[in-house]
Amino acid sequence: MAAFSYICDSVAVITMSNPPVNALSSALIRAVQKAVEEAIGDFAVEAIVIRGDKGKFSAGADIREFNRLERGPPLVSLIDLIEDSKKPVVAAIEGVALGGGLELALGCHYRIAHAQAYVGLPEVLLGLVPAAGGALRLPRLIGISATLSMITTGKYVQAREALKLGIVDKVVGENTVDEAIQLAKKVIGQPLGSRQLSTLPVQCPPNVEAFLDEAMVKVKKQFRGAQSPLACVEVLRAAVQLPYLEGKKKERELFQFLYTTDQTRAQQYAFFAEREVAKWTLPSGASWKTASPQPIRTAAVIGLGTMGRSIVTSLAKAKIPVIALEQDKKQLDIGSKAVMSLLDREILKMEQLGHTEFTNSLGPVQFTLDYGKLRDVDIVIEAVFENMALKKEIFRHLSGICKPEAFLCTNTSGLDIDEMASVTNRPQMVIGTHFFSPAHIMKLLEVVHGHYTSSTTISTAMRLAKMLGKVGVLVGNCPSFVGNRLMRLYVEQAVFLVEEGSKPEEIDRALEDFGLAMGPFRMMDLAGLDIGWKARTEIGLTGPKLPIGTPARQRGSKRYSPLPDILCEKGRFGQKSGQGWYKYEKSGGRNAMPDPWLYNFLSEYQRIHNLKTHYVTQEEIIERCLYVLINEGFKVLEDGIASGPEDIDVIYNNGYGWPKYTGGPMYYASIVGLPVVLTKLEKYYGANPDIPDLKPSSFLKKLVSKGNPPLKEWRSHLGFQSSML
Ligand SMILES: CC(C)(COP(=O)(O)OP(=O)(O)OC[C@H]1O[C@@H](n2cnc3c(N)ncnc32)[C@H](O)[C@@H]1OP(=O)(O)O)[C@@H](O)C(=O)NCCC(=O)NCCSC(=O)C[C@@H](O)CCCCCCCCCCCCC(=O)O
Repeated sequence: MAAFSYICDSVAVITMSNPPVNALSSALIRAVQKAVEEAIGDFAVEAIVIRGDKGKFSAGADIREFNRLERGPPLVSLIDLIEDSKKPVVAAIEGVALGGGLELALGCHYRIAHAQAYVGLPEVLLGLVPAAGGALRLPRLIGISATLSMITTGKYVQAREALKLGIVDKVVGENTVDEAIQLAKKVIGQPLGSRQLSTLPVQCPPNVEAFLDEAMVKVKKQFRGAQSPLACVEVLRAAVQLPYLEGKKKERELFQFLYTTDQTRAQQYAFFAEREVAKWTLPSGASWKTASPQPIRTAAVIGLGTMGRSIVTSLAKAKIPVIALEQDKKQLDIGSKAVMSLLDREILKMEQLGHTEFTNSLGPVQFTLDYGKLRDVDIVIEAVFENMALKKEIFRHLSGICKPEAFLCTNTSGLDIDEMASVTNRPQMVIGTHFFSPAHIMKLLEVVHGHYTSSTTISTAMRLAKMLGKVGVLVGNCPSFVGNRLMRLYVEQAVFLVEEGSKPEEIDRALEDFGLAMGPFRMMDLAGLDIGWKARTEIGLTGPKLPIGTPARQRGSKRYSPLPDILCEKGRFGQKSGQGWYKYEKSGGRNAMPDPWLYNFLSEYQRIHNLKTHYVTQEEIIERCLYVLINEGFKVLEDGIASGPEDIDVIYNNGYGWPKYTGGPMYYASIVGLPVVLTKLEKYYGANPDIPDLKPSSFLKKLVSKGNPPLKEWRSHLGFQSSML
């Protein structure tokens, strides 16, 4: 656990050991406490170094212990013991010092970090506040403003930025522990007063109260609906207004309050769900344990449109050398300029954070028109626009050119992977990699498993996700996969509600108040209405392929709304054309304003189609839009397209702006209660029998009939006879 491991010339080195991340469990805290007490009491020891085993300092409190009833010794007292020590204590930070791990390091008198290490107080991401003095000591070290930014976002700070901010005293390229020992020796006998952070004054801007009031307003807006960022501002206020010991009481109070909320439970669920989906398993028994990923030393991207550019950037950021290919000189010039500008921005961002070495650590990018250059790459990501014929032509071509061991990926948001695989000489090495825009920023990667895809290919694509710093979620091959399959119904429901009398801004507001980053109409306007229009035209839902005589608001026996098609026919494509569901200050403008033109247009539309409108309540907006999405989630599970509810939640939390503090759509449904969701769906389906997507799925009904089991048991009720995984 922890050992007062060795004494090196009067310096005791204490190693924290609790694999894999040295989380501060009760047992580890107890062991460190014992080791520190021993070192303090040992005459032969004049200074102490604390380090973490296996290259990681500590990832903080052991989250798995949060829900246990028994409590171990408090971390807070251990940190106080360290700070009060008359013998200097140096933290040797390798890997990570997060949450309680950083708080422990802040209790030490000095901190040395390895250049690759990072530190942070990410408690807010778990719906909590730092509760072992972090939010009280950090502002005494680096000031209120920098602390505010760190604790309200939970962002991780690389060693060099930490040095710039003053969190660590020194950054070293190697031998962190040896350097820490040297420093410890050097400071033996020196006064420690100025190094005991709890005794120092908080560094405040001139009008700190106004600063904090403003911060509260900003945080409320930025993290709409989330409780813990607000508590983070409160704890900082306590740090400013109260003496350290009273601040500690406030910090504990806030932690205790948050500790019992649904939000922290949801966020802890979301944390573990992300780790769980990374451990994919197929019904065949193949899994992350049995299939080894192949090395990805070089990559190629085909197509330098919006997606291709940011995929290239993402690969370069991960230091993977990449060849970017376009079909003609003009497109290549435009694309390469765009990529260079994205890379420049990334370099600038990193330089601002103090990473002077970053420039050299981007993977090299080579631009070409020549397919022959792709001969030796390990993986190709095709990212041309959504056209099956074109994609197949490319895959046929790649088949003949790439080395036999090369994996072929397609970036598609819903086209059939098997159809593309079928034209290659290696269908088992073809896989879908559905990136989200902008790909160098968004964390989600849907990894789409086709019928022929081998487990080695899956393993390699999931490994690629990790290399790119993304959360990979393995899904089956069906139209629109998981994320967009659910999203389509949510958006469709929102449009039906507009036909029924609601306004786009009312629907957006209701869903944004629920916590979604952006309501459906603002989202459609941002993405461009023409994209969906083209897709619907291609499959004959609208446009010239639509059979003559098809009723305007019906396709087959289902309700259909032609509203988005009509807007496109009128040239209203959203932000890009300055008008869509909203109007904008100019083409490309971002400021969505309700449009009186649209109100008149909708009244006329309702009159022409003889629609009876009604007052749509906020409750109906939320329930119809979200429950139809959740209902489809149950169908996705039933169809074996996702292996568990966690997969759907991770997709929504990381790719669709779903509020993580509700855990994700499926977790949210489990909290609302499946019988409630079922009853509401039955009610809405009863009132709208021409919307079959509102008809409760049989899996939802089955779960309700089994007594509404907890989410972690849902998988065991799935048959998986028809698994697509
Ligand atoms: C660390 C990472 C960056 C590593 O990332 P990587 O990608 O390398 O690996 P994984 O993410 O896959 O993780 C590997 C493995 O490790 C597990 N794990 C990671 N972190 C933890 C952890 N902190 N605890 C437990 N387990 C952890 C992970 O699950 C994986 O396990 P698996 O089985 O799947 O292999 C990355 O993992 C990461 O970012 N981790 C999270 C770091 C974090 O969030 N830390 C903050 C934790 S909260 C905290 O520290 C709180 C502190 O402020 C101290 C609080 C003191 C409490 C005092 C309270 C007094 C009042 C008490 C009142 C209580 C109420 C009452 O009873 O009245």
